[in-house]
Amino acid sequence: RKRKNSNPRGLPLPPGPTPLPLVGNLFQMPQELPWVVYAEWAQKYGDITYFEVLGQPIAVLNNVKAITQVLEKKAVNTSDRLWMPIFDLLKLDWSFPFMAYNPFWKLHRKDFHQHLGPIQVQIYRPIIEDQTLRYARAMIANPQDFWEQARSWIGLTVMRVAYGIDDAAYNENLIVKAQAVNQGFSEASIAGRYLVNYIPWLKYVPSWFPGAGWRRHLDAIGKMSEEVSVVPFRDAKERVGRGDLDEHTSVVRRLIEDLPSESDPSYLERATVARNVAAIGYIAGADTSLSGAYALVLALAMNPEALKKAQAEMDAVIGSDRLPRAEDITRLPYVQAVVKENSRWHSIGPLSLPHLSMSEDEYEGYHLPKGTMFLPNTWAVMHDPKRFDDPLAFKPERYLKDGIINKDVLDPDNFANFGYGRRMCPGRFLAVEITRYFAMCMIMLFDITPRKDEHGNEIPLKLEVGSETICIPAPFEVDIRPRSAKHAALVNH
Ligand code: HEM
Repeated sequence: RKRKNSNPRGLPLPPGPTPLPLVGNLFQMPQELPWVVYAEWAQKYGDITYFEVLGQPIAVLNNVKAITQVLEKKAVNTSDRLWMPIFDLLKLDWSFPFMAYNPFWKLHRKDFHQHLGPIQVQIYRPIIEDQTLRYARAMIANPQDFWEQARSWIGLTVMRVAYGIDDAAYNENLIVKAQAVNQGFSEASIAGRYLVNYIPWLKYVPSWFPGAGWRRHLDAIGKMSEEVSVVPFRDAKERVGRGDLDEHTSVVRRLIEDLPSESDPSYLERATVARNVAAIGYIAGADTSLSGAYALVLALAMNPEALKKAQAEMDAVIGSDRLPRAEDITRLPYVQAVVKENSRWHSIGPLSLPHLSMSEDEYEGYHLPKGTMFLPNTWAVMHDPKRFDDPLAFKPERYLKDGIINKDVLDPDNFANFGYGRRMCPGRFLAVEITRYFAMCMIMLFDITPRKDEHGNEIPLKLEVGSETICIPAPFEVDIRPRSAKHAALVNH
């Protein structure tokens, strides 16, 4: 293998194949906001920071160059995923974000793209608009419920897009289970939380075994995981069989209509893929979109000037006699800039989702062992002071030049927010539709301000997040009021 002898980091390296300098082990890993710590380490280690945790090689990709070289140019090798033993118990085999990079995974991407590609997602605009306006109505009636109502808004939106059912009770039942599965996955990924990830044979411990309470807990989640994938698909097939038409089309309906006849040898595989594709919307799309929506409300409350400018643009382009429509966004550059800046300011997945390599590789002469887990530091890229002046500040103007979107500024929708290479989020077109419409409605219809205490002083607001894979801003309090009686009437019409 060709290796360079140069050592750009100036660190002492052993002779022969050049391993990356080892930074630490499990006990030296940062627990709090690791992406911020990795960004500091990057000053010392350069493009890649390498460490091993219990024998698992991990490489943090610190900048645009390393991410592009490793996850995009070498995507044939670096598009696999790590399957943790606990996923067997959580019955996540249907969930394609965790699937190995193989032909079965490819079938999922193909179906996904066919039904949720950039043109196809426009079919779902009526559902997105309807659910967002229901949310706006709930905000007018009970503005203090904005936090909880937002959770229902996104849950019901993705469930209706996926399954076409406008039955809140039916959808809520599935949403609660899907949330439990998401929670189970989040806990399962915490290093050291479950021994079974390190001693895989523990998964054979029967649930009745003394001390196996953890196993019963995981089995219960595993049962819900099966249910959220199997039940709505089975129900949808029955509805289609009966000729029962949904009010709007749905992803599942179109997937079922595309299936070959049951006697076709490919039927079973195609139906399994269709089932998995329909079911993933909630698991992959709800918390991610919700995180972005919360951050937007917070950013607007913290930046009254930005909100005012965005409202002025909407008043000029749309007026106040009608509600916004999805296609209006193309004529609203400032609102677009607000949405982009929100995705940059708040990284929903600061370390994205890890990719895994399938064979050994190299980066600028450094050895990357087979099975290396790659963590792209999306947060660091989007908060790099060399690229973004005052990176912690919320400044939509950075995305504008001469009144239009400046294409020279790194766009979080193309590089960052939705991941990289062959694993890049296939739900991004739907996510962008949902996020933009939400932003247009919130900006046009509401004033959003910090809450005041009993002395009339504004309670300071701050963006705070934990260390989860999907970062949801910590709860905050704001006042959300319709901008005028006319705006309120538009929503309640
Ligand atoms: C703002 C909302 C969203 C964000 C920020 C987001 C972000 C991401 C990221 C970072 C990845 C990992 C990419 C990688 O490994 O390089 C991903 C994967 C994925 N996302 Fe999204 N996502 C969002 C919404 C959605 C929605 C609405 C859906 C479904 C309708 C969805 C479906 C998926 C799927 C299926 C994968 C796995 C792809 C694969 O492994 O091949 N996402 N998403």
